[in-house]
Amino acid sequence: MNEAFANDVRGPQGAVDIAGRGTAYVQVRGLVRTFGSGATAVTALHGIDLEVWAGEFVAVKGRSGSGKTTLLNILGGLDRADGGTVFVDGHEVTAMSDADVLRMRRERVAYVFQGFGLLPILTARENVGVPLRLKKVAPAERERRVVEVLERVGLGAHLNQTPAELSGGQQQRVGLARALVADPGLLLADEPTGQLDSGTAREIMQLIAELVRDIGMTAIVTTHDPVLLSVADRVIEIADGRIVGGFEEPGI
Ligand SMILES: Nc1ncnc2c1ncn2[C@@H]1O[C@H](COP(=O)(O)OP(=O)(O)OP(=O)(O)O)[C@@H](O)[C@H]1O
Repeated sequence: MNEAFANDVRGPQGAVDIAGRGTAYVQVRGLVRTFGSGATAVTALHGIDLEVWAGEFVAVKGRSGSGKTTLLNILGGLDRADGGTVFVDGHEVTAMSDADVLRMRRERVAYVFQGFGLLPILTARENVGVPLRLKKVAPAERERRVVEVLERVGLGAHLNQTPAELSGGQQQRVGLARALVADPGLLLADEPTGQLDSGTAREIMQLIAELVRDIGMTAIVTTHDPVLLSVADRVIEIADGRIVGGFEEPGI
């Protein structure tokens, strides 16, 4: 076990072989999240059960307000559940201290945001270097990995440009490079193509799929766009905080 997680409560349902079908990298049981209280309370998640297998690329679809972002935020430790359990790579996120959640976010989960989330005053290489700075990776090694991953997403010629000097698609490639540079086990992307035109959106989604498969990580991506769903191994549908389709993976 990673020593950063030595204090985790590891429950019986951690990263386990489930009926010989492989390892569940993400396992969710009875997940509930309610915002507010009393008459104005909104229950965004009503008891979600979900397994995502190691190496699987899952797309989550659902109408606006169905609970996609809330689910992703809890999986990635950006928000806390009100009930139920979430295990990521065998570690119970729902039982972690805030400090352990922060460490998990730095060490094994990467986020890609719809609005790219880049720091405007930093160049592409500086933006991508941020997660490695947080992990205190030595400068020479950091530079090597930053350049390698930016080349991998097709931005080898744009290392020193700031976000304002890049197109939307290029900015999302930087966002993707920043997500991948620290070698996460789990990629979470919330509407990563929501601000892109349809051609660029398709390119970015295909790039995500290609990278996820090459690297062998697990990915959960939300999207409204039916065309983009075809690149995923499995599509899960959420409606009113409940999973209504996509429980089983198609013939893997
Ligand atoms: N911080 C919050 N405070 C109050 N209600 C919230 C909060 N975050 C989400 N909600 C509510 O929870 C429900 C689910 O929202 P969520 O953002 O998860 O949906 P979504 O499927 O991601 O929508 P979209 O596709 O528009 O991003 C909605 O009814 C929303 O209004």
